[in-house]
Amino acid sequence: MMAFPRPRKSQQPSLSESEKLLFSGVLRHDKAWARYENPLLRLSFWQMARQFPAMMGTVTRAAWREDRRALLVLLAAELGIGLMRAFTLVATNQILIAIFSAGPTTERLLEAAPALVAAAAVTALSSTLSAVSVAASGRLEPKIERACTARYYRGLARVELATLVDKRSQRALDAGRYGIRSIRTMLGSSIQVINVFIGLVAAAGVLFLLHPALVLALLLIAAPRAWGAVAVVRRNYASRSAWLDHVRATDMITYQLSRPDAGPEVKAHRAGELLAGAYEDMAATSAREKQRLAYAEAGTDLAASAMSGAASLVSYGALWALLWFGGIPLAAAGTAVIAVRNSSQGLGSLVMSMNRLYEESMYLADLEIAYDLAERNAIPTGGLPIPQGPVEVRCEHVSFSYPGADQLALEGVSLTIPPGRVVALVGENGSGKTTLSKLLAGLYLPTQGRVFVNGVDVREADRDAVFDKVALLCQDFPHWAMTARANVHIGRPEIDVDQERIERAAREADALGVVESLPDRWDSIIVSGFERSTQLSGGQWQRIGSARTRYRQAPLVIVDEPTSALDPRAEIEAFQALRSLTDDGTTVVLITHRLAATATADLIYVLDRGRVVERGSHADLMTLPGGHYRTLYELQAAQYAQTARTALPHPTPSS
Ligand SMILES: Nc1ncnc2c1ncn2[C@@H]1O[C@H](COP(=O)(O)OP(=O)(O)OP(=O)(O)O)[C@@H](O)[C@H]1O
Repeated sequence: MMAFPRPRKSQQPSLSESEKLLFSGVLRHDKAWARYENPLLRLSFWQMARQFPAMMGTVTRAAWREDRRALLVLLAAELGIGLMRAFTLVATNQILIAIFSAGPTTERLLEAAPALVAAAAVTALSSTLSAVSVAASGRLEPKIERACTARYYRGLARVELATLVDKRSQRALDAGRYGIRSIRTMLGSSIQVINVFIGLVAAAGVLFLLHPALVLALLLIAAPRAWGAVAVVRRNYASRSAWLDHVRATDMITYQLSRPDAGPEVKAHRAGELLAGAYEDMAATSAREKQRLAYAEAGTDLAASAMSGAASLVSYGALWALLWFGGIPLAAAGTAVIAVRNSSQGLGSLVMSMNRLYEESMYLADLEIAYDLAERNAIPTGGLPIPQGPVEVRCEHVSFSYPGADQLALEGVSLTIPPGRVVALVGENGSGKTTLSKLLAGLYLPTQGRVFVNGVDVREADRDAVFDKVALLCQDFPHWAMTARANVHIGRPEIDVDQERIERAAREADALGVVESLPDRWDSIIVSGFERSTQLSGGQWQRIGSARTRYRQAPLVIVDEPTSALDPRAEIEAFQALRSLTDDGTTVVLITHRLAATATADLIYVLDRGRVVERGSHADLMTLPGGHYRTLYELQAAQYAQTARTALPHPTPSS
């Protein structure tokens, strides 16, 4: 059994001073793909070879689904190329027989002519088949990639939010991303493997017909080269695995240097000097490793060449003996030398392609897992319709815990969000307001209890119909790297872009002025780093977010801290605008820590550690001495009063 290099202890990166300072150790990533850092090292070469048909199966199935004609053409072309190799050897043999036969040179050349013509024809045909193969794989590769990628993204778009926030599922879904990249590489590597394999079988077949012992000679010469190739690939792979964290940490440090948001500290606090120094420190250790690999590769190549050379010597000696004792004609020996040389080179590339194929198949397996996970946890389609009209949401004994969490985020919540009213959810950080709002929107399903939208249990409802009724403005709503127009239109993407509706929504959300001040107005990209792009302030973004919610025109509006970045005047106007939404029967759920705004809400629910502890209007809740709401309200009011007192001008001695 051949021995391949495994990572020795000394190959592990030594911890640099910078890593100790910045990360207190190795910076390990909490990523799913970390599982696959050593797949190649776990299996022997032969175990790997046995997995080859399964690896091929995955790619072939995808290719069959997408374009079976191109697949069949590709396989036929590759098979043809292999057969052409065998024919070339047979023709070469015929040429050599004719040349080495007795008689005048002209006669021998005439005798060799048909075989020469055949060899030329075979070469031409082989080139044509290669071109056909390139064209077919060029047609197939992007189709497979597109189909597999689209399936992955559609799966992600449709998966339940609860699955997406589950750390384990998130990792598995994330890992699928690397599989997409592998699909394309896998097809190329598979073709290469098939190509070389058919060529080898053809050469071995011809050699066997000439003399069975020649097949042994082929193996003897090729084996050390194959060993050398595998040894180098595995050593590099082992090194890459061992050094992956080091490389990532180095990348992370340098990435920080170019980020504009890190810029102020990088410059003013001189953090940049620390980071650049850390890079140099860490890069020095990697440079030593690269040097070690280069020396090792040179050594392995030398050893493999020496072994292959010795095997060639033995094989050519045996060939010489066969010729000497008349066991084989001279022409066959010539053909054998050509076949052996060609095949030993082919074997080297076969090993490399199989290694690559194996590595990629690991990532592809991840993609299959991600597909399966996304499809099993997809938001169901179909279900009961939601009655039209203003929206009322009712929770009955609702409890909810996040996947993998020990504690309940909501416990025994029963409440009603009446139609056409402003309802405020109030409570300290982590009390469950955001979680509750996502249950009201049908984004999470309760772990226990039931949520009804217009009398229909969300579990039985057509979830798309529930979503259709809801417009959300989340605390950390997405800032899409798109134009201002697209950032508003994405609030209702299923309709055609309606500029009038966009502008109306922007006006209502006080965002029109923001957009009109941009150099390219609605065509400005509102995330920096692009042509026509500009950077918006936090408050300006919040207005764009509000415009998006308005543009959606849904009967239930849920807004989570919609004014946290607004100036006081804009904030007052924003709350008034929310209030005016109820004029046409829109139901508004407002989450905010600004209790001055909740004072005007029709109904307030106060949450504490996942439970509703108080309910009523502002006036009702202010009558509860020591109540949660009243305490929070008084704290805020006192803060303003205190600030107002201390801000008063100090009396001067003369006054
Ligand atoms: N994705 C999540 N996975 C696990 N736990 C979560 C997740 N999101 C929130 N939680 C937990 O659920 C609880 C309620 O969080 P939630 O965000 O609903 O509070 P909140 O009242 O909106 O807080 P804040 O006022 O800070 O926005 C918290 O203990 C929080 O840690």
